[in-house]
Amino acid sequence: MKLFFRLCFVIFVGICFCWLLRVLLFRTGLIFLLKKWCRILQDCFHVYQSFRIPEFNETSQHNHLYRKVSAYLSSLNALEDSDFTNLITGKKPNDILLRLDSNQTVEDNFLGAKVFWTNQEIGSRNFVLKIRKADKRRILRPYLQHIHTLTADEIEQKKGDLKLFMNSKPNNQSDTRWTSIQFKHPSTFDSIAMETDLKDKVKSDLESFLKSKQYYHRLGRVWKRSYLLYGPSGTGKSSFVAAMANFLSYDVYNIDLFKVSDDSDFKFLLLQTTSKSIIVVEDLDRFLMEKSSASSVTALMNFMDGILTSCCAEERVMIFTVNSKEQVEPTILRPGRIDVHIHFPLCDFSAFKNLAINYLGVKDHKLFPQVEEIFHNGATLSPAEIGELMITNRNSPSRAIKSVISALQTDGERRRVGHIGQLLSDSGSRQSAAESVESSGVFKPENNHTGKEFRKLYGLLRMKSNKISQSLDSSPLYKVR
Ligand SMILES: Nc1ncnc2c1ncn2[C@@H]1O[C@H](COP(=O)(O)OP(=O)(O)OP(=O)(O)O)[C@@H](O)[C@H]1O
Ligand SMILES: [Mg+2]
Repeated sequence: MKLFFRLCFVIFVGICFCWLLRVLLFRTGLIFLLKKWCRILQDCFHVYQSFRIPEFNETSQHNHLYRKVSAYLSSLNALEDSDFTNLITGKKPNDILLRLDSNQTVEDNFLGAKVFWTNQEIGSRNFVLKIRKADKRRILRPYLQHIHTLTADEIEQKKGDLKLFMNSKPNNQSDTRWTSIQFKHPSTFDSIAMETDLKDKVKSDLESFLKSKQYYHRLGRVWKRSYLLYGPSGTGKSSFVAAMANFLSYDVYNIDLFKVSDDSDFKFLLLQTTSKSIIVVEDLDRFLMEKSSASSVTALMNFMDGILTSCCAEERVMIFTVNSKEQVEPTILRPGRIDVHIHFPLCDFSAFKNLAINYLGVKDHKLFPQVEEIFHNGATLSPAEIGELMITNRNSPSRAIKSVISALQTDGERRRVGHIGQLLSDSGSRQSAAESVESSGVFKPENNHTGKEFRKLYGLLRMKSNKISQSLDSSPLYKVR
């Protein structure tokens, strides 16, 4: 009997001890330490095989598997339970995602087998998958297939989320030269004040480009299309690029040529761009004036010709913006390098009406005839300037239109002279020397032209520029007018 009580007491003490130990291990978190030691011990008795998944492949292009693994690892519960991890915002404002820290390892289970993932960031970014050799044959393929299936939806969803990539200066530490942010520009073809005809032409040009893979290949050409957007500042060139990206649902790669060090750097950057993307070179004229070298121009032309794009994925749209075509060598703009030229002029009355509908919700107004008269007399402003005035006075359309009228009467007059200058310089390159000399006289301050003379000259210039646009029809030149 005594022995029985003793046994009961020992069992009771044993249970209490186990309970206390459990509480101690769990409350203090020592259990995790214990698990870690167990794993280290187990590791000593297994042979592992490792697989590296680099962010870029050998031709410096994005490795899609890397992106999938990254999305997959973010969804792992084990990551949530790990000692340390990074928290970042997701696609939606309230989304918070988990990301492995540099050199952090996380465990996953698949078909009863344990696998380990490490985020290795030494120079370049890689994921390393560690599997027991004994499990490899059984689980490697199904496991990768499992990751692929689970992340396919996520990747599909990402198609709706466009990205804007910007290049950074060369840096030996990193393999990637592009940093990306979500591209959420609200600009669409509808929000841009431009002739409907012209917009439709651009849209159908883009649509027919999308369907023309076989056609381009049959012709032995790289499947790409290049656009030149030219016109004064604030006329909507950048907004148009955003509208094109939204229309095509393409990512945007904005190349800052000032951050490209040399020819090979340029190639490297371009190789890292993906297909189904828009590559934008803004203010090409400024770059060519300030910093271009023979090699950078050659590299640029190679790219425009498709020599570089042909070695990686195709289906790209290239867009170059310039304020004036004058500063750009005609060889750079020749047909084949630039397929479509689109002119962005300063505002005329029809563009003004477009802006009034978009910004003020006004289709007609008693002040419109007065505005039309001022535009007719040649005064003009950029759509950006007019848009700003409308936004400021959006609560009162009358006040907004009056402020536009007064700006047109003051700044517009100055712009009118500038605009004539622009037209002259645009057409100057194709005019005879005698004509250019004659026209350039307009800008000299001592030339005291009356308003009437300006109007006459402006009318003439409009006619000239129209003729010029017709004469360039061989390379499709879409002009807003
Ligand atoms: N045609 C237009 N229709 C509607 N809004 C316009 C138009 N042009 C300009 N804007 C407005 O003016 C602002 C500036 O336009 P944007 O940056 O596209 O001009 P830009 O031609 O690229 O100028 P820059 O040559 O200085 O880069 C934008 O907020 C845009 O909404
Ligand atoms: Mg711009």
